[in-house]
Amino acid sequence: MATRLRGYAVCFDVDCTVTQQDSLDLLAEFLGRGEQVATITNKAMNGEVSLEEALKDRLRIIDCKPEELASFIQAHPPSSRLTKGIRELIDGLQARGKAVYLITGGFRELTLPIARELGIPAANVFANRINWQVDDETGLVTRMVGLDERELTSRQGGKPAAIALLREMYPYETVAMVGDGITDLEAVQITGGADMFIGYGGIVVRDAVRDGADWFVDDFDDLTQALKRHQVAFIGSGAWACAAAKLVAYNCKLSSEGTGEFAEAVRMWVYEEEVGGRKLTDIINETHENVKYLPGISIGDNIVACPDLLDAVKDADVLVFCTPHQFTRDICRQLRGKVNPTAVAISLTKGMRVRAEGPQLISELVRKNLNIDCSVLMGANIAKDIGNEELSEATIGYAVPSNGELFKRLFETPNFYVQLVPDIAGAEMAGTLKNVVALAAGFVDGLGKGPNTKAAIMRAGLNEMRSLAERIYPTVRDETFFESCGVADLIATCYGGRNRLVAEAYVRAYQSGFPKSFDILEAELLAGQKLQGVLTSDEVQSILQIKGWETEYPLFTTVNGIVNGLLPPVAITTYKSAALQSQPQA
Ligand SMILES: NC(=O)C1=CN([C@@H]2O[C@H](COP(=O)(O)OP(=O)(O)OC[C@H]3O[C@@H](n4cnc5c(N)ncnc54)[C@H](O)[C@@H]3O)[C@@H](O)[C@H]2O)C=CC1
Ligand SMILES: O=C(CO)COP(=O)(O)O
Repeated sequence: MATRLRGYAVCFDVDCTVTQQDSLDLLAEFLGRGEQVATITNKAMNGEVSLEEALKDRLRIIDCKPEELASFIQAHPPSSRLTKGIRELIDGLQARGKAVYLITGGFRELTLPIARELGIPAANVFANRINWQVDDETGLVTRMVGLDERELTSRQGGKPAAIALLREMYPYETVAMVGDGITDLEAVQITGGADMFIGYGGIVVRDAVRDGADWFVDDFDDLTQALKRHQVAFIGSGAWACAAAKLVAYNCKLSSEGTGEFAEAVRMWVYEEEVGGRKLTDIINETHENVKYLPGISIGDNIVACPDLLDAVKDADVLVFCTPHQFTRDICRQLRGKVNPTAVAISLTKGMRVRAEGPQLISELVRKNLNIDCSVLMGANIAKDIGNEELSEATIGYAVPSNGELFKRLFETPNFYVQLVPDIAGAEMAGTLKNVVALAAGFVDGLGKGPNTKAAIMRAGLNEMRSLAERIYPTVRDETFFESCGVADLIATCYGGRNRLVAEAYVRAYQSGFPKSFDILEAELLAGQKLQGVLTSDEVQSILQIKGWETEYPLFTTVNGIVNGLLPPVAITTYKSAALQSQPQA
């Protein structure tokens, strides 16, 4: 677990950040030379004299012996010197596997006891070293004679230099610096340093530090609060919702025992119904199995099924949407104004909504209605296979990188690999449009055609998917179609999905002389599960009609002609010319 979170490091200044006082000032006071030293310290922290000069001057005034230093540490034990809330904050960070460093212009001799008190290894401390004079005859250390000027922290720009060195040694993706002084702020102002600066004003507030900080706090409890365990809520309980909930349940359980990032219990909203005379929620809570939609698979004893939508999302700050797409709008309406405003969401739903002004992807629907960020997870994800823990992959499309990372940690398991792409629309359009191509593949299977025809249909389908996605959303990236959400999902669905299955049955019924509608076949074959491709085909066709693009997407247009009874299933084998016939007559 720790290695998975290796991407984050948090570096703390020590004096007046981790400790209530500046160590050298306190030492000087202990030795009766406090005032002289404090004046120089303040000048340095305000940027009025250089750090190098201030350090040398202060040491010259302090001029102490090793035994005086030892008595000082005894008189001021580290536990008595910590700032309010720092211990809880550092504990919380370390519990989540984040690396914690102390980077200080102070001295190693005074900093190591503080590090020890906080459980920070000595190797994670960057501090200055005192040069000691050694008695030639006794070999004993007698007094200090200045500082080791080779230490990075002994000079201006030392903190960003130390962070740059850290980054050379470890591949941290994000490094944050926390501190109260100008030299701490410098950590983000110099290339190669930290990515983020959190100013701390609990002891001293410096205007320049407060103004330059990405985030300014005067109480570390605010930061600890931000590290609170995420409470995850699942909205949906069909086949894929349950298989995906099993992944989430696994990670939440693991995390609650380890990093503490996610709370163990995951509430899942279940559209309540009776199964065998009992409430489905009761069955799930008792057996940990959704006997109707994903039978035979245990989804985890930390999934709590709730029949009440608002109850399910109460207190949640991570929302996972996974219902058939036709229900999402109504769900979002019920949730409007009711979810935590700082929550983040992810949609696993494949589908879109069509309005007069154009299509609206499900992630957009969530984002607009709830005013929160919404990523997507799409991929070659046949629910039952994932429930059975077969190796599978998925693609997370994100807009906010840290949210993409968070969802990767929430979903990835040893047999469910997740890739991140900064392309929500590309991933979601791919996941949505492949359901239409899967119908075409099912028609080909129903007609008994061989692999050449099926491959031709899938290739043409992939091209139309990519072209339409890029035309409607110009930010969509070509590369996204090579991820799990693109070509891999297309393959999985065209061979193993429900859209394919029902489309094949449609052709067989049609050819037998006893045709059946898609609604009837859905009810007969899917036991309550929902087909998305037929609705999506109509939605896509509305867009093509509004734009006048029908003949430019002949495969989509032919599929729509077949599902609406305007064309016979065999038309799929001549889709280029058939598309022209399914056009409404002028
Ligand atoms: N099943 C699969 O293998 C995969 C499905 N998906 C996508 O995931 C989404 C959800 O599909 P599944 O979880 O498989 O569901 P499903 O098709 O297995 O089940 C239908 C669900 O809809 C619920 N439902 C019925 N009427 C409702 C209503 N009026 N309001 C709200 N919910 C209602 C049912 O209780 C049930 O939970 C779909 O967009 C699908 O395309 C994505 C990847 C794989
Ligand atoms: O999206 C899916 C696989 O990734 C499931 O597709 P079906 O809805 O056709 O079963």
